[in-house]
Amino acid sequence: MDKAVVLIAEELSPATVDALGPEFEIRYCTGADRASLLAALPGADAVLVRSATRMDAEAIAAGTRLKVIGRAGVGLDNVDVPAASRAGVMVVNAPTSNVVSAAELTVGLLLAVARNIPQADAALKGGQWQRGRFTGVELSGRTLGILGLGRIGSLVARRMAAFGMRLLAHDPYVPAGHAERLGARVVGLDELLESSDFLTVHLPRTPETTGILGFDALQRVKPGVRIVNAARGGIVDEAELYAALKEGRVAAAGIDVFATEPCTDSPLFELDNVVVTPHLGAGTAEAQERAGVAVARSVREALAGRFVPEACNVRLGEVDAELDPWLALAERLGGLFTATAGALPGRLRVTVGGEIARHELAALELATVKGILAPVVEGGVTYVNAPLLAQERGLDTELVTGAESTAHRSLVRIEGTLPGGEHVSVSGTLTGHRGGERLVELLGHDVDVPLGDGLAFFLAPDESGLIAGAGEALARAGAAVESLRLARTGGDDGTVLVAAALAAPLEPAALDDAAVRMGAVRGWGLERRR
Ligand SMILES: NC(=O)c1ccc[n+]([C@@H]2O[C@H](COP(=O)([O-])OP(=O)(O)OC[C@H]3O[C@@H](n4cnc5c(N)ncnc54)[C@H](O)[C@@H]3O)[C@@H](O)[C@H]2O)c1
Ligand SMILES: O=C(O)CC[C@@H](O)C(=O)O
Repeated sequence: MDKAVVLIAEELSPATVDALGPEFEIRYCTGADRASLLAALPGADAVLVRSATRMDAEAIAAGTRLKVIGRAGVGLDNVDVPAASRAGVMVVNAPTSNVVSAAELTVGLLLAVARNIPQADAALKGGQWQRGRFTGVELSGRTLGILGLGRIGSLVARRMAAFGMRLLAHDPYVPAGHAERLGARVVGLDELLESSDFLTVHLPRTPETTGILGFDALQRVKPGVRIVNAARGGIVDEAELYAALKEGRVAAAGIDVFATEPCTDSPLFELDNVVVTPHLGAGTAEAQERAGVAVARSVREALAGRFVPEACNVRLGEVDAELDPWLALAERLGGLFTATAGALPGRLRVTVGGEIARHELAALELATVKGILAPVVEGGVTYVNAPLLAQERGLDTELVTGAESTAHRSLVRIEGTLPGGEHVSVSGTLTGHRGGERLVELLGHDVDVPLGDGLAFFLAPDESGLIAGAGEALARAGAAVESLRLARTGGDDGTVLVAAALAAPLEPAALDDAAVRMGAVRGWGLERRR
């Protein structure tokens, strides 16, 4: 079998490839070069990017077999997440991988704009010993205004408190008490602008924050303020900042991020009181290793078809690891439901009983839907597009928890009524230390068989000699029979269920042949074939 292809579109830590392991074919392209990216995407099952690769709708459409986009870092502004969701492509990032590095770079820029360190360095290396020219200001006792008190803003607050700065914060979306615990006073934007000696930006770039430090805000700042932006370009309007620096209203600026990147030419570069870095917030060995390893792990999980709790476009929150094998069971039972029903019910009920019912089970419900739709939907069903596909097909799901499970420690039951009125149900559990998947009920018949790939089922009139006849019919149809079970109890239509565990799945024609030979009214396999 061909290996899945992981396309690395930007420079990542070597630990990324190590964490992916040998099961993947690794290819490389230059994500910032559109032609190179678009040419490489059609062969890729996963693509790993940083911030320089634009994974927009066009790029996502070019990735015809793409299943996951891994963003080795925080920001998703270069990934069209809604387009990825529509295409069933999972988006994973590493939201905490580089926050310490970004906070530390911010501290560096605050010190640089306070003490003119890069300018003094350049002058001295140019042969000039000029001490008076680079006189700076102390941080201690001055007021730092933090715009955005999320992960990085909070880390910056802690670090700058240690420098003896007074902290103000503006962030209407953090819980009450958060700022106080960091030693910061929450203020409105106006007060932040008017009272801060230093302003540091830690906002996401959104329609609301783009240009938030523009003409109006820069008119209201405390004269002589020093501004640092290591968040996203465009939050501080570069043209307005240039004007304010020229006028002296802003004394200095430290800028790591630009509205258009890469940025190698900007009026800001002409100014002595500006310190710039080329988007280096995450530029440390530690951050890159953390980001690379985190996305590599998520990509491995996603390509194995498993649920990835960190996925940005699967909103299910934390999923307990104990639930993982139950997700796989639910998906398989979903596939068997479809194979048995041959149609989709309008409304599906997923009942979970016993010990696992104490978990948050939204992921299990989704796994069931994924399993139900996978055999009938072209183009792949993922945790990402399953809700949308279900909605398009009018499949409504109801999750019922807390049902008693007397015979098994835990039980998953899927049932629904088909448009023709037939009620279909399938139930399964996990048994033993290894959590073997077992089917314990099908169409109301009590069975107990392992949920192996080679399962075949037949509904046949309850006649003597059925088991021998079924064995012979299957052998004649070319099946290697490992075991046969008759399920008499539970069904109410006078038929019995024959469950056959076969060494390998039977082709549909062979299944039909076996059904005819044993006089069954129908026969079907575990998975419906396309
Ligand atoms: N320079 C780099 O290399 C680098 C590295 C990592 C992150 N970043 C960027 O840093 C920024 C912050 O990252 P984070 O991980 O701390 O994000 P975060 O989501 O943890 O924090 C952002 C904060 O901004 C607040 N916010 C949103 N809109 C606001 C508004 N209109 N007014 C006031 N507050 C508002 C939110 O409530 C949140 O608390 C992001 O833009 C991220 O992309 C840059
Ligand atoms: O270094 C990068 O690629 C981007 C770093 C940072 O801005 C992020 O969004 O994670």
